[in-house]
Amino acid sequence: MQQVSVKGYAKINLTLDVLGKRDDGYHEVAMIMQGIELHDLITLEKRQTGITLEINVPELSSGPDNLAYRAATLLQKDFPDIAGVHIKLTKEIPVAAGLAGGSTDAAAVLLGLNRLYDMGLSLDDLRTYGARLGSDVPFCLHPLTGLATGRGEMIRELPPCPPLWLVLVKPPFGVSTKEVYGHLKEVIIKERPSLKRALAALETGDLGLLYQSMANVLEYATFDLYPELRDWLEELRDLGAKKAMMSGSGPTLIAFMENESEAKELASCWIKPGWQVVVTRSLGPRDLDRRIVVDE
Ligand SMILES: C[C@@](CO)(OP(=O)(O)O)[C@H](O)COP(=O)(O)OP(=O)(O)OC[C@H]1O[C@@H](n2ccc(N)nc2=O)[C@H](O)[C@@H]1O
Ligand SMILES: Nc1ncnc2c1ncn2[C@@H]1O[C@H](COP(=O)(O)OP(=O)(O)O)[C@@H](O)[C@H]1O
Repeated sequence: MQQVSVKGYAKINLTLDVLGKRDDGYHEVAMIMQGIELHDLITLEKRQTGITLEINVPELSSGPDNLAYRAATLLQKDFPDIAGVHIKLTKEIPVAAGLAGGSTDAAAVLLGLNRLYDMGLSLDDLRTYGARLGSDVPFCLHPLTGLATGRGEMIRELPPCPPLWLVLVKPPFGVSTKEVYGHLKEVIIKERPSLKRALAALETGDLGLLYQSMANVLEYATFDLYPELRDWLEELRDLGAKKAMMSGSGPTLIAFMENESEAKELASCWIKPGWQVVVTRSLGPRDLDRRIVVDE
């Protein structure tokens, strides 16, 4: 085998609660995460030596600081069999958007190298490596409905959420996750997600109850930094979103829609220069079966 291609799926947070600040500087979180069909494509090609990275977007570094590159460096240190690799990264996921774009690229490289070099690492082994690269990487390795705790790296798989059709709208700026977490202490959190009710909703497949229990406390910090986001969220509600909220640390806003055609309809109304607008859906187990493609 000379080459593998892996889909690096984006994620959204159905609930996101921050429980406190930890001694290591991170925040203790509890969040229900969900992978979505929007993905980057990562192709790995065996080479005699070294790591090289080629990306289709100029604003991202293709050097050792890129998370895809860092994932390859991490495995290469422990597994000398990985002589060299060329990584081709085709980005579709908006950058610095709260959609785990970098984390999922890292996860895809871990999955791809494991397959390319027949390393036999389990999901748990890969999660241990992933956690060293970023809090969201362990989830991105297996992005089906899951509860993330700790700093986000401890994952418990949950009953799959009912199929969701979504419109993602990202304004023409990114936000820094570190800045958003840092700003939390400056704001008052008025409403938190109800994890208990969200878990019950997943058990019974009750979408109405799920929507009622969903919330993201990071909205208080990000909206304080970028107040226009509140108005845009309201606009999504006015345009017919059944539920609208921010993904992760933002600034991407998610409109949860009744079906694909309503999602497309809303997306066609969102005409704002410089925005990225994506219609997508939640992932199910069958999507993961087709995630890695081997080219002999
Ligand atoms: C907010 C979330 C929600 O899924 O996602 P994004 O918005 O980034 O997609 C995650 O918690 C982001 O995870 P990730 O992007 O992997 O963060 P990391 O690289 O581990 O950390 C970046 C920085 O965010 C802060 N951080 C991150 C996670 C956490 N539980 N507490 C924190 O305080 C720390 O300041 C850290 O230095
Ligand atoms: N492969 C990558 N894709 C996107 N961003 C990356 C990547 N590698 C490193 N980064 C850095 O990570 C930062 C956060 O980007 P991203 O992971 O897309 O957002 P988020 O943390 O909000 O989900 C970017 O500003 C960029 O500097």
